[in-house]
Amino acid sequence: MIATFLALVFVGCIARLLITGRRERTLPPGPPTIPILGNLHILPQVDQSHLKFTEWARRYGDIFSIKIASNTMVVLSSATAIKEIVDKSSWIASSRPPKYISILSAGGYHVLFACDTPLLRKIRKAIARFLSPAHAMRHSPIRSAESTQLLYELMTHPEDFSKSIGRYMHSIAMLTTYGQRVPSAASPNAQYFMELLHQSMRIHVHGNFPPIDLIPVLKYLPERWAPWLAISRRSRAQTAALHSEFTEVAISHVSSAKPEDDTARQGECFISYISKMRLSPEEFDTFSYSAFTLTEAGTDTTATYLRSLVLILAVYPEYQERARQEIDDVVGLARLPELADFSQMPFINALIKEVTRIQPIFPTGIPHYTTEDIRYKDYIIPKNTTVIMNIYSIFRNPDIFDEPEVFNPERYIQSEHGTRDGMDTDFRDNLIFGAGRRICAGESMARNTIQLTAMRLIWAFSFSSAVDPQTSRPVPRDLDFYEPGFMTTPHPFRCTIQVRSGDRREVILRAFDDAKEVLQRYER
Ligand code: HEM
Repeated sequence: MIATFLALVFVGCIARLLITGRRERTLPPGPPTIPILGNLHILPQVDQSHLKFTEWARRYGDIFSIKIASNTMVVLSSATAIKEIVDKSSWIASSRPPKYISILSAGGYHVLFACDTPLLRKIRKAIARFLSPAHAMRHSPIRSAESTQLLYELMTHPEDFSKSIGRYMHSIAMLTTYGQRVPSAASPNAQYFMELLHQSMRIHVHGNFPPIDLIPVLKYLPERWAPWLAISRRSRAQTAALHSEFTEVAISHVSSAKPEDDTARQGECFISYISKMRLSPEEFDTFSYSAFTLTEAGTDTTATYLRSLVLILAVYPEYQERARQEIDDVVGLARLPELADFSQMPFINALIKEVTRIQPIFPTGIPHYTTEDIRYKDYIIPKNTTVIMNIYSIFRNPDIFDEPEVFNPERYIQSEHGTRDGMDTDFRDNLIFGAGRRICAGESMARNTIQLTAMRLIWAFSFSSAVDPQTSRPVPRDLDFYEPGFMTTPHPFRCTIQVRSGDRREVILRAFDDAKEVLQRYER
């Protein structure tokens, strides 16, 4: 009797193991699976996933599925699939894949990677209101002042342009969240922040650490055998300490601000904003911790975009020249471009869009996770499925874009979304900012910053390939000069940056001088 029972249990276990990894019939198609692993053995490294997913999209269609043991991933490669699944079922497609390591390193409250919970929803709502287009406009004066320091640095130390762009974006993100600026990239806190930011990205991005969520027993390893656990715990402590330091300063500014300072400081930073909400001390701590992750989200993204823009301007002198003509006609020589000028710059607008199309910052977006079953066409995307938006594949689809491998801003002059005739359906301008409820909260701020900075850079400088001191020839660069990854970043590159004329130099010096009064208000 016992022997029969044990035999049945054994057979049951084997049968279960054999169906583990098998694709359910109601799922979208995908690459053939093998027992137990599913597609795990052919899953690409994270830095290659946009390429492999694009190849699979061409073979299996705009929606395909991948099995990772018993887990399911669905990859969307069309604007329509994203709209129908992530936008329309937003309330059940807006969590993130649960990751033990995220909880260990950020208590589950890294806004970008946190699972959907009632408290997270409250935090995101506060962030979304704070960064709404109207609110984001309140940061215009300080953003404009910060950009004059960027121009000044590029004029005086052009070889450090990448560092200057990094400082500029970090300063804007710090001002937005903590009301404090970062006057120098060499400041110890700025350097420490960058270290923590890169550590945080390593921790949260899938594939860098062993698959603890797939093999939960790995959680219980002693730290000496599992350095990833130690790194994650340390990251949490380091982040909390730096965050407390920033918050203390922000709070002291808020409490010492006089009513007449309102437009200068009070109400401008996120910490100040949430200090006016009626939050319990515990809630305040969690909300304010999200300020740190907000600073992370705002720092590297826009900086990466601006570095791409510089690379592309240097690679394509003909487009640079056309953008210059446009800006010179509208702005002239006597002043810097302002955000209000942007509506008269169709070509620069097209250039900005084409830079994001050719090298989208997050080529496979940031994964979403379903909390209920979703029906789409004849498929069922089950609860607890990871949903990937393969933006790269959409932007490189020859059915949608003419010669998608070619950098050509002109396509956005010919049609609003740069797509072939009749292919505009369901396209929107902000696909690179994600979809549904988790769509980028900083979109408006990022757009304003990119538009203002792009106009000012093109107005002020000429960008060209660096000259090799050995051969005295320009160093050739092309659009493949990128580090593939979760975030697409140009490899560090040299570039020749020269101010376009003496008149422009004078305007920059005067603007930076005028901005100092605003900038100094935010220095501690
Ligand atoms: C070019 C610049 C930027 C790009 C391409 C970008 C892109 C993204 C993407 C793809 C997401 C995930 C959306 C999704 O899950 O569907 C995201 C989320 C987010 N972004 Fe951005 N972002 C940029 C700039 C910024 C800035 C400047 C800020 C803040 C100051 C910011 C704050 C956030 C936040 C808080 C989230 C989390 C939203 C959530 O999970 O609920 N981003 N961003």
